[in-house]
Amino acid sequence: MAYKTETVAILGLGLIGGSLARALRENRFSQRFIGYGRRLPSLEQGVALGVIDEYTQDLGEAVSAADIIVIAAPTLVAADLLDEILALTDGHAHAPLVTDVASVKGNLHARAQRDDGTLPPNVVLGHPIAGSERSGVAASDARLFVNHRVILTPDVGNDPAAVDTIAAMWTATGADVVQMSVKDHDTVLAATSHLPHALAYALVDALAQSDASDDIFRFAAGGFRDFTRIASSDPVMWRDIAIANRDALLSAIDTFGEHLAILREQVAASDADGMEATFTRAKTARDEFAAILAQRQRGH
Ligand SMILES: NC(=O)c1ccc[n+]([C@@H]2O[C@H](COP(=O)([O-])OP(=O)(O)OC[C@H]3O[C@@H](n4cnc5c(N)ncnc54)[C@H](O)[C@@H]3O)[C@@H](O)[C@H]2O)c1
Ligand SMILES: O=C(O)C(=O)C[C@]1(C(=O)O)C=C[C@@H](O)C=C1
Repeated sequence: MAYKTETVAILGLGLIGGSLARALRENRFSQRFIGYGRRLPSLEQGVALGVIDEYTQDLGEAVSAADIIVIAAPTLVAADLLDEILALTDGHAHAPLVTDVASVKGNLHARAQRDDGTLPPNVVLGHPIAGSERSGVAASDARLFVNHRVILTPDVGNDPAAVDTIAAMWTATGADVVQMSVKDHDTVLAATSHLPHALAYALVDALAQSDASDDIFRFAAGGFRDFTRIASSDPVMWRDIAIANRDALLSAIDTFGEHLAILREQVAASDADGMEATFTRAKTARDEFAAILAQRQRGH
């Protein structure tokens, strides 16, 4: 089978960039993978693991060698890299396609926008809704995106052929590609991903700082483990997400705070009916979500 594209450059070779390179290699989407990054050991490890074929620490070199550039660094760094790429490629007739995997789209969209409000034809922003609390190229996995959603946020100015190619790239990994506006993406992800991470970090931090923290961690079991797994995620990644999606995250935290205040009142008043109603509504919604998730994992 012919390759769809020749060379993909991954800028920031960690869990997501490494997993994408592995998946695209396995599925013969591209045949050559170049890593670009700050940390030499990650790049060397990427070559040793067969995730990338070569690496460079010269951004211009990575950009000029690639058909597709995937920015896979933490969210705020990703925006700076996008600026640098645009400066290198602006006005080029054969500029490579540029995409990203960052968890927030608004800040990257703002950086990519031209004075007339349009996006450059070749810059198609995206976000795979798959990952884990682990980071680094050693944790990368070719099957990470199988049966997971990838959200693309194409906008006015984008070349439809570029959008199709980036969609085909993700489809090759086994993902299910959907499109959304940047605003909707950032609002939805604030609620479904950024808020849960903020809560998990806040809960573990609060308990770790309490006087009884030794006992708390000694006797905590499955419930605590399930609720807090994501507090083991990379602090820099989540710092960047909280800064980049500040307003939507604040709004999600406030809405949650209102619901927590109601539950607090129900607990304080031993309001059995109120608590049962809250917990029943939540259980019904969570059970429905679990069923949808199971269906998606079976590839439906
Ligand atoms: N981890 C997840 O679950 C997940 C899921 C979807 C999207 N994302 C997004 O994907 C991106 C990467 O996350 P990850 O989990 O792969 O993180 P990671 O820490 O595993 O990888 C990030 C890589 O970027 C590199 N990097 C940092 N600063 C850099 C710079 N200035 N220039 C070049 N490279 C630099 C790091 O050295 C590292 O190799 C983030 O934007 C994150 O928000 C993460
Ligand atoms: O499964 C996890 O550990 C994740 O945190 C993955 C997760 C999520 O919140 O679902 C985290 C950040 C991303 O931008 C997308 C996916």
